[in-house]
Parts: sequence; structure tokens; C-alpha cells
Amino acid sequence: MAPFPGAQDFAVGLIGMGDMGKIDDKYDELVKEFANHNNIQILRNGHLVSRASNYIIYSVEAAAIGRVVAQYGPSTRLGAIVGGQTSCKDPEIKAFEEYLPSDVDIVSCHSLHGPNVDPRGQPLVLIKHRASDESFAKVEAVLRCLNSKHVYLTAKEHDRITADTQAVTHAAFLSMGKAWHANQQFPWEGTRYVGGIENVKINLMLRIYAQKWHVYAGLAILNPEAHKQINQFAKSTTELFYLMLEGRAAELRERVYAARDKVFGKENSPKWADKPLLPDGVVDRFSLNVNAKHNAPPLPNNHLSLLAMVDCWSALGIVPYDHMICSTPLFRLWLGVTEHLFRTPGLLDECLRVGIEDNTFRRDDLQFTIAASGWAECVALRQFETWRERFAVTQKFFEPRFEGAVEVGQAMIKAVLEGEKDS
Ligand SMILES: NC(=O)C1=CN([C@@H]2O[C@H](COP(=O)(O)OP(=O)(O)OC[C@H]3O[C@@H](n4cnc5c(N)ncnc54)[C@H](OP(=O)(O)O)[C@@H]3O)[C@@H](O)[C@H]2O)C=CC1
Ligand SMILES: O=C(O)C(=O)Cc1ccc(O)cc1
Repeated sequence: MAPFPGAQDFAVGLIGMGDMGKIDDKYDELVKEFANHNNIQILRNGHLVSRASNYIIYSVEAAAIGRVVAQYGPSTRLGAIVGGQTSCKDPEIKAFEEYLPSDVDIVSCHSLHGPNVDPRGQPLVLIKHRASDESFAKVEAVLRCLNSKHVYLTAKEHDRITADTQAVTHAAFLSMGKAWHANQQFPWEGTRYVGGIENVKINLMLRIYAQKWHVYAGLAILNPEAHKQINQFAKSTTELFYLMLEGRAAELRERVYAARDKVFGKENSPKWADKPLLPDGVVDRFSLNVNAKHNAPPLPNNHLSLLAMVDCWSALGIVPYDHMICSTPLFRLWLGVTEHLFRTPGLLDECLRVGIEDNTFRRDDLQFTIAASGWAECVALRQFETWRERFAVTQKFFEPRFEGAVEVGQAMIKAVLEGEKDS
């Protein structure tokens, strides 16, 4: 049965045929790729897509959304529905309001996962910005084929939550990559970065640097809610690192424990579930070091990045569990290892001890601190070009190792997603 009256003739148009729109770019190649799909028609430009479609989804670079909607928006079919798939809704909604004819309904969306992740069960945000119930129901019916979990938010709520689940999470991994690059090391090749927590850091860092820069730059720079968080993350990193360098053990302990209580709750009323978010052992085997023994004990690390994340959440009054509705697989893994550090008996104290007494990670921590501040400044100043260059030079450093490594990260995420299904 048709999901709604007239569904057979309801045309869905995509403007932007990249990784999220559909894996290809140019007209001739797209025509060839979709030659056997009778119900998919490739058109030469967004004007033709706009004229022919009942529901148009813009899936272009976030920074280009204003320009692209200005270009094609006026060609939108009378009474059509328009939405976007960009990662940050503030500029997208502004562009729609400014350039779309007033008879057009606006329903935006955002799949909270990358192009290589199975969409089934993953959050899909739907934003009914300016639409009749009927139009909204049509969009829901169309997107139901993804079998994602529909989450209903306003554009502002979306940006506030994804500033945490995406922008600040990425800032941590981007900073790790810069730190390892600055010290000219592939961390999995040494003996210092072994074990589950380190596998997550390394694999997700590589995953991000293997992608397109504009996705990460866009969602950090263009999201007005993200600046505060990225800035606080840099501040937390710097202040905790000072306490470590200056040997102020009592203050460090007091600050980290206060943050723990605020973010994860006090010992007798924890905010985490009975079952850990990341069950023991799931990520241990996904090491890039072919010689690594999966059950070898990890080298004690002060985990500055994880302590800083919790300090940042605490300073901003964020409870990350409240944001699970808008979580990406990457965020759940990041929160999973953070939770692991804070709930495993003895692990947090070991971290604090290493932070004060042990110099093993000092150089990397120094570079991590510099990198976190560098990203924060670049975002605050809205420097797209500098952001791109900072990203590109480190991407180039890791590029020779992407082959094989990206697959290990992909397998790790798959294993974690499978585990989530069982719980
Ligand atoms: N990648 C991800 O993990 C996710 C990305 N997103 C968001 O989805 C959007 C698209 O990202 P993604 O697919 O990864 O990026 P891509 O760079 O792969 O795709 C963007 C596409 O938009 C096209 N485009 C740009 N301007 C125009 C135009 N004027 N007319 C027609 N096409 C145009 C580009 O074509 P050309 O290359 O020819 O310029 C390109 O194919 C972004 O806003 C991103 O933030 C959302 C969820 C996940
Ligand atoms: O999981 C993540 O955070 C990713 O890196 C993939 C991603 C990137 C951009 C989005 O808008 C949504 C998902």
C-alpha cells in the first residue's frame, strides 16, 4: 500500500551528489552509475531538480548552502517541500528563509552517522521548521526507508546538542592527530599506545583525518553553539596540563573528582547505566599494531584528552547522557571510553598519579594542548582556510597509513554497533 495518497508520483530530488547525497559527483558518471535504476533520474543541475521534485534535499557543503540555495531555491516547484542534510542547521535554515518562495514548506534532516555506516537504528533528526502536518508526514514516510530512529528537534536544539556530540568530540580527535604529527609518530607503531582506550583514540583520529575536511570545519565553525564548547575544551586541557606540569596533585585531584561528580554523578547515585556503554574487551582487539598482544596490559597514561573532556562538560553543565538522542557512533565510543576511565576502579587514580609523576606522555600532552588551543582559535576566528590547511598537512602525514587502517576502524565501529543491538 502507498504510504500516502499520490506517493507513486511523489518525486524526491537531491542537490549535491557527494558522499551523503550519493557516492559520486559528475553528471556523466552519475548517469552511468544509475543507468539500471528506472526510478532514479539524473538531471544536469539544481534548477532542473528543483522544478521536477516534490521534496528537495540539499546535501552540499555546509559553507556553500547559502550560495547554492540562492542559486536554485527560486526554481523550487510550487508547493514543494525543501530540506537539507548539512551538519549545522543555523546557516541552512537562514538560507531557506531567505531564498525559498513563501509557498514552499521547510523540513530539514540530519543523519547522525557517516556515509559508511548502516543507517538502521541510528538517529535521524527531523526538523519541522515551516510545514503542514501533511508535508511533514510525507517526509517521514520517504525517510522511513532508512530505518533510522527519528528524533524531533528544532534547528536550535539540533545545533546545541550536536555542538557537543560532534564538534567538541572532533576537536579532541583532531588535536590528537596534530600532537602525534608534531612528534612525528604513528602512535600504534610504538609501545606506549596499546590497549582498548588507545585503539579508540587512534582509530577514530585516523577515521576523521581520512574524511573530507569541509564536513568537520563546517560543523565547528558554522555552528554558533560549538565555539563556546571548543574553547572550553582547550581551556580545560590547558589548565589540567598546568596542574600536571606544576605537580599540584591535590588541586588536580580535587578538580577532576568535582568534574566527575557533576558529569557522572556521585558514587551512590551514578548517571551511568548499570551496564557500561562500552562493554569490557570490545575494542581491545582492534589494534593497528600487528605485533600487539590483545591482552597485554596497557601502559599507564594520564589521558589528558579524556580528563579535559569531562572537565569541559562539567564547566558547561553538560550531562552527555542527555545528548544520546543526537549521538553519532563516534560520540558513543568517545563517551564509552571516558565512562570506562571514570568507572573502572583504580583507573582514574592511576591517571592522576601518572599526570603528576610520570614524564612518558609529556611531549604528546604539550603538543595536544597546543593543538586544542590552535583549533579553538581557528574556529573562534572563523578561519576556514587556515582550518583546511591545518587539517590537510596532518592528513598528508597519516595518508600513507590509511589503507588498511581505515578498515580496522570501520570494523571496530561495526563491532560496537553490533554490541549495542544486543543490549
Ligand atoms: N560525510 C558525513 O559523514 C556527513 C555529512 N553530512 C553533511 O552532508 C553534507 C554533504 O556532505 P558530503 O556528502 O559528505 O560531502 P561531499 O563533498 O561528498 O558532497 C557535497 C556535494 O555537493 C555538491 N555541490 C556543491 N555545490 C553544488 C552546486 N551548486 N550544485 C550541485 N551540487 C553541488 C558537490 O559537488 P562537486 O564535488 O562537484 O562540487 C559534492 O558532490 C554536508 O553539509 C555535511 O556536513 C551529514 C551527515 C554525515
Ligand atoms: O560520527 C561522526 O561524528 C562522524 O564523524 C560522521 C559524521 C560527520 C558529520 C555528520 O554530520 C554526521 C556524522
